[in-house]
Amino acid sequence: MSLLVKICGLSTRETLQTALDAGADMVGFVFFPPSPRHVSLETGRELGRQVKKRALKVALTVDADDATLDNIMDALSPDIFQLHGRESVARLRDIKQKFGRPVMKAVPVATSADLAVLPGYAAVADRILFDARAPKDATRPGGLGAPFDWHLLENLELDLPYMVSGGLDAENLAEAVRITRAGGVDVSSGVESAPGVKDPELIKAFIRAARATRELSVR
Ligand SMILES: O=C(O)c1ccccc1N[C@@H]1O[C@H](COP(=O)(O)O)[C@@H](O)[C@H]1O
Repeated sequence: MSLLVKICGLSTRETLQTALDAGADMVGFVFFPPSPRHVSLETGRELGRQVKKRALKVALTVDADDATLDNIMDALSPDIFQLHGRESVARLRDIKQKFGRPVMKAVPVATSADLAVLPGYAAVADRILFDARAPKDATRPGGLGAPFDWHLLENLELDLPYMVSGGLDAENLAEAVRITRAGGVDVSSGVESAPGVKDPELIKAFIRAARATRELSVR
């Protein structure tokens, strides 16, 4: 199976087009005002139209309320919600029921104790995204360009698709996939020249490197 590639935090037509043309499977739009990648509903609507079913549209939210999700549904009509806050299992169930979209729950990882939440989330989520746990004083819970210890997932047994993120780039993604056996990779900072500024060449290099992991695993 080919590795799923998600390019997150796209906010311009040009870089979205680069990600689509380079073959991204998922394109992520951040609806979280403190983030340097935040997009307004109008921008989300415009970028969403540009996707034209060439990739799955992912709406990244952080502890968003129903009204916010309603607005995102109307503007972007996402294929999947990425829930990157402290959403409970009950809230996941509620969102799936109210909005009729699959959910990918981000699980912050710093130690093995962080994996204790998995059975609860796995019963409801459609996909898990393992991301580095942000420091307590961080202004956002992700998108910080920091990796976690991938060996924490080495013996993971999860009957659910999962992706890995946090500080990935074209150089280290193969190692992250080899250790975690993740079915997908998600990147934001690693394809940027500055926070929130996507670099087309880095996007292409990341997707090229992700496609090459398939060849590695066949050997
Ligand atoms: O990108 C953001 O600004 C962001 C804000 C709030 C929550 C998550 C965010 N991004 C996600 O974080 C991970 C790791 O990103 P990075 O590659 O280390 O920068 C990724 O899943 C992004 O989707």
